[in-house]
Amino acid sequence: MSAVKVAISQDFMMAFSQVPKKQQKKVMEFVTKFRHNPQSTGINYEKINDAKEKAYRSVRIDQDYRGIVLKPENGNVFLLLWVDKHDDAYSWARRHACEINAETGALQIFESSTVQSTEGTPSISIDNTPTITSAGEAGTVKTNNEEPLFKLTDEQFIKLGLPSEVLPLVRAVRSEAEFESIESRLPMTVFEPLYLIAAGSSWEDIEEEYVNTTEGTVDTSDIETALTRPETLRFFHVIEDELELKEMLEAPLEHWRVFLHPSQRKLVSRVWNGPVRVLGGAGTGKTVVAMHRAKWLAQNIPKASKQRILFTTFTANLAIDIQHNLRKICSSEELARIEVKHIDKWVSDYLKGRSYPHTIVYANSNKRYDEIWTQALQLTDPTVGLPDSFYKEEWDRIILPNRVSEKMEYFKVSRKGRGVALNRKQRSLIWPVFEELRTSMHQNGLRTFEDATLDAADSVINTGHHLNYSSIVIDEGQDMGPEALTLIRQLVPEQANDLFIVGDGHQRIYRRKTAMSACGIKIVGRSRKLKINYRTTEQTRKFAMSILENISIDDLDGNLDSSHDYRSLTQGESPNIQQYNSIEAEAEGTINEIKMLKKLGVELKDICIVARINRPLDQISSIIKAEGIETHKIDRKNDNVNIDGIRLATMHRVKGLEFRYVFIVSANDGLIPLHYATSDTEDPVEARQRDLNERALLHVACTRAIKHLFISSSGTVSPYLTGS
Ligand SMILES: Nc1ncnc2c1ncn2[C@@H]1O[C@H](COP(=O)(O)OP(=O)(O)OP(=O)(O)O)[C@@H](O)[C@H]1O
Repeated sequence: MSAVKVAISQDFMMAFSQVPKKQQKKVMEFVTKFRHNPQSTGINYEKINDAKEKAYRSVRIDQDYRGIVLKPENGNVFLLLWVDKHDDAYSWARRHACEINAETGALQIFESSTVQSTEGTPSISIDNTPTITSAGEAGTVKTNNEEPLFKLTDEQFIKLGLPSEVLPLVRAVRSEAEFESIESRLPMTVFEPLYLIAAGSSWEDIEEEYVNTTEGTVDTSDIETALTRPETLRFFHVIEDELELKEMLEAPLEHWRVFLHPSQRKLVSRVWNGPVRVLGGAGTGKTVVAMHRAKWLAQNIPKASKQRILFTTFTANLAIDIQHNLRKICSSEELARIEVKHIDKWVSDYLKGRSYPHTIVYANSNKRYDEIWTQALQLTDPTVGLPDSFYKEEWDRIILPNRVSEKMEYFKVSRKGRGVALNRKQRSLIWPVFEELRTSMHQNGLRTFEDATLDAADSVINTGHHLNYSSIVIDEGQDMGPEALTLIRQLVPEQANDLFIVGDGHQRIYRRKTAMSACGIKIVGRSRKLKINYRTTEQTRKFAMSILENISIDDLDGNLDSSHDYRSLTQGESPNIQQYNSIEAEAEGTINEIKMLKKLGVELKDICIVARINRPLDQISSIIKAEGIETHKIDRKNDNVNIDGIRLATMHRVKGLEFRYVFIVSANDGLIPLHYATSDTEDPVEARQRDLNERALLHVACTRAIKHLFISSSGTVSPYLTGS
């Protein structure tokens, strides 16, 4: 007989988080004792009259609180399901079923009662349209009262794991709003795929993702086996040891640490026979998956090996965040095997270690580099008739990624994707500008980041790939330009588990799209998509998507990605959009909202004020500070996690981060999109690209909000918010 196991449910963790601090200590003591030996004579199991499951028992925590556990008649697995005040705990046990679904094999919990018609379902307000919406998508709910919402057969419902008792209820649903109102009546394992179907996913896609086809007959009494299925592990976790239990109870709402979605788990724990690409809209848990993947890889490196995993991303702040969160899920041995570094830092550290003779420079952040540009632009030939902006774009898009350093190379290089076509003669007239740039940069000991990245790739190849990385995990893959991807390909040999790349083209704010295949990364068939948004409410998600409506987004590998196949499962209020006449009035409005949040007990560090650029952010923050409200600007280097105060950040800085409340301020015409970022090009292709980057920036900023999003402007409202 196998050893006694204790599994804890996600619902238990939620219920535990609601227990007052004083009693939480007692619950913790009980859970520790229970995990140690659920059969101990010190645990007092009480039968519950009319409980939904015969095997439910209540256990005493203290005078007021009771836990609900499932004590099996046979088998050795005990489930910890709920904790609450005595009567509420009993009521929970009388309302909730906990059973293994005969079709899917998932252990599922749902509110079970006699079937009611949807006429009796609670009414919900569907009039939650924000004051201003860009494309009108936010707040809309299908309200067709004639047709059933789902056109599935009984067999299809059953295949998804829908308990037959709720089948009539689901069949009667006519709108998304009605469907949302019966959420608690369905196991989440079924609500979710049906919700995706309501959002437009095809049955085929859902079947592939959610329907279990590999298993034979399910033994509905075998909890131990059910607990090995990914569908169950999303809601139950078998506690391995005391330390893990302690850490779970200390952060009961950080579900991502253990309760992975089956679509996430399937990506994490397996051998992949080469590079993998994981797409997913904002908040779908790409970073979470990447972190668990890194942990899994670290666990699977042979003990004696000195190999390591590189976890890289694009921004410094996100790298800090990832390092911080990895500490929550990895042992110190695992951590020691994972190096977290954003790509710029990796390149500069690597080259420094090899006595690189150049200084790495970035556009607009190095005075000498800017002077060299001014000097080179003196050489433009007026007969070519191209604006200065053309030369900068040509440098970024063609010269740097293709490492063009000779005129002959420039004659030959492909300029596919550029708005202006050039013949050989024109190229010849243009070349002196780039020749001057190349020569002056060299004389001044400067290299662009792009050149330096490719120099690093060369060095890795020339020194025989002695880097000792077994795998590389890449977050924010959409912003890795061709140079970084080319380098990354060289950092690890082509082998199983070599590259794991997560990203989202909707969030590309730095670079232009690059096809991974063009950089030697071949994902052939190893591509997956995450579809459940865990972060934002559905209202915020819809609003953020409306900013990118009707724009084609790529899949990081030269093809198109869909924008319509992801959903949030949490509901909230639609974004609050306000327009003011002056920045002072806008700051005052923001302060009032912040004070209200404070009254509700929201901590300042859970609020972030975001602006497109620093100037309006600084203006508003100085007014806020004058009110005595503490602020803290998120910058490149600091670990911000434990400092108090409202967070302030530009849109670029909040990438990859999240906050309970987000205020996007100065969403004004001229700032969003930023006039000087979009106006200094005459190339229509480039202009479109910049518009897309600007839209993506606003989309990224909106999708940082967990609970609620506020957007305000002073003066004329951004055209992105008025649908123009
Ligand atoms: N399995 C899960 N269970 C509970 N919460 C989860 C799970 N997966 C992700 N989350 C939570 O969802 C939020 C978004 O996750 P994450 O940052 O990994 O998403 P992302 O796809 O990388 O987002 P973005 O692209 O917008 O930066 C986080 O708060 C994370 O903790």
